[in-house]
Amino acid sequence: MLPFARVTVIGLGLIGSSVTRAVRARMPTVRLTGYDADPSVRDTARAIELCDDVTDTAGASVIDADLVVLCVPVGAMGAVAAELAADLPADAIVTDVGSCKASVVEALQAALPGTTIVPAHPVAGTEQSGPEAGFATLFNHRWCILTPPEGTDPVAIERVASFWRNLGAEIETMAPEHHDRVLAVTSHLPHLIAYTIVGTASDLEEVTRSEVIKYSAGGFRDFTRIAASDPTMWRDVFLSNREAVLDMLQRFSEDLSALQRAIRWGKGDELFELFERTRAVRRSIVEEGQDDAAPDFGRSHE
Ligand SMILES: NC(=O)C1=CN([C@@H]2O[C@H](COP(=O)(O)OP(=O)(O)OC[C@H]3O[C@@H](n4cnc5c(N)ncnc54)[C@H](O)[C@@H]3O)[C@@H](O)[C@H]2O)C=CC1
Ligand SMILES: O=C(O)C(=O)Cc1ccc(O)cc1
Repeated sequence: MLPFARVTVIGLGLIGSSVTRAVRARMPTVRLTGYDADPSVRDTARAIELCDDVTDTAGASVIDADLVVLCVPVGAMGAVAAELAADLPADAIVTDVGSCKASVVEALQAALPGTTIVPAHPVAGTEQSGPEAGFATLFNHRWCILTPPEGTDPVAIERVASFWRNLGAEIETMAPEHHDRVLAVTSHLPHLIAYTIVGTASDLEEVTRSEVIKYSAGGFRDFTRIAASDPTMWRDVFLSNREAVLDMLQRFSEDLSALQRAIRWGKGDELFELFERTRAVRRSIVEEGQDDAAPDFGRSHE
């Protein structure tokens, strides 16, 4: 028995189009409707047949939906929820895929009072964006973290969990604030560091851009992949998860200063001790099968 028969996906970029492709592949009888604010994305979605139907308004896309999956940048969640509120069936469940949760839960509850909301974060993605970047296997064996507000109907939570399990994901549940602190250090800070280091390298005056490209070693190349991630999406993540990111950044800056001091004063033992500790972290990730050597921060266990 499928958890939902009529699913609407709003925002048909990397994640939204991966959801529609995965639904098609794994739950072919589900009726899929899509909407995107960008007319050129709607045209592409129709041309490549991402959904059974692509509507020209958010409201029209949800009229007979059982489940609405919001796949827009986190800063747009509240506005899009308000746009569709009047047309949402009373018994429809709303979920989202946003990379941070506390601000999204607050925005969705304010825009959709009385609606059952089961927020989700599939911890899976790439640096690509747009409707052609998605793929049906994106969520296979990846974690999907649910952050339902207190008092959410357990049956609704289980239906949304079952939806994501059907798409290949494994489910974890946690409070939105805890999610935001965990992801601040495992995903948001690494992106911030990548944006910074690639920016620093491209600003250097004595090193040309062609030298940066020509001599980029593996580590720097991995950073350039992450730093190619969507600017709108990541601007929204940092503004929405402000407190947790600033907190982790403070800790990171202190640790970086300690390393700076160790290098300045030739404290090789301090450097060695840290590098030994970090090597052990990497080894335990590999041992647990959480990495298959592909450069993807967001991987779950394979
Ligand atoms: N990119 C990634 O690796 C991951 C992203 N996420 C989350 O997924 C969400 C979507 O990200 P992506 O698919 O990567 O971005 P994307 O840029 O590929 O797609 C977003 C789509 O939303 C549309 N959109 C923006 N505002 C809208 C509005 N008000 N109404 C309707 N459509 C609107 C855009 O036109 C675009 O087509 C974000 O909340 C992000 O935090 C979650 C996991 C991984
Ligand atoms: O491309 C990568 O390495 C990622 O880290 C993908 C990613 C980006 C944002 C998320 O919320 C989850 C996963």
